[in-house]
Amino acid sequence: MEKREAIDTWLDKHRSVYTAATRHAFVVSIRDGSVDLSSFRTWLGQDYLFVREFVPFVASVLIRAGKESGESSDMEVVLGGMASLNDEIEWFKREGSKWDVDFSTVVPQKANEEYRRFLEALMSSEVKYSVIMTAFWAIEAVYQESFAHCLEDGNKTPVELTGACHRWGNDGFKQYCSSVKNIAERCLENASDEALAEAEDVLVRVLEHEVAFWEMSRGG
Ligand SMILES: Cc1ncc(CNC=O)c(N)n1
Repeated sequence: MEKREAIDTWLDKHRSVYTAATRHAFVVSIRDGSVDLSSFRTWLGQDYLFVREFVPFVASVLIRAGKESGESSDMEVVLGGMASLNDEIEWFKREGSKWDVDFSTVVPQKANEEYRRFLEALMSSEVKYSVIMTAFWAIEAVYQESFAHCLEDGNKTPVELTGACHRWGNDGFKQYCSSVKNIAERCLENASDEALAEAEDVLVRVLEHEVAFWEMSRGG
């Protein structure tokens, strides 16, 4: 039997938390058009703060990719992700004024703070490259899976929210996520048992942080 890819094996093993992260009630409420605007506005403000903290994390991934991967394409894949974050921050600002969310008054809620501390811990040079790339993929993939779901056949996503869904649900972001997954899988192919255990643990913790992040939006 050919060796199954580590990440897909872990997603099967941790199916319930993966589903909780990628089919959260908040996301399903966008897809079925029942989302209330206060939840969306709360999510928008919190995610703007998250993305601003995500930038230094991606910068650290970029440095590691440049240093550690023989394949120069790793650095280029991560650089592509960094470039899209630049557009993303501009998108958040436009979306914020569209929904009248004043980001300067938004305070990071607990789940956001905890996620930021988790990202900071992953920026340490002690963390193995295979573990970093697994976390990086999981963070991006949860949004890709979640928002692509809101654009799939049968959706009743409100037209004024399709911009947000398309930001992460589009095919280009899907391609980018699979490029990152390929990097992570390549690193995990010959990783030590210790690295595999650390990568699996980090994958689950990303999923748990994503669930907590969606939960925040229901705080209203
Ligand atoms: C909480 C969270 N997780 C993942 C993403 C997607 N990455 C960058 O945009 C995001 N924006 N927010």
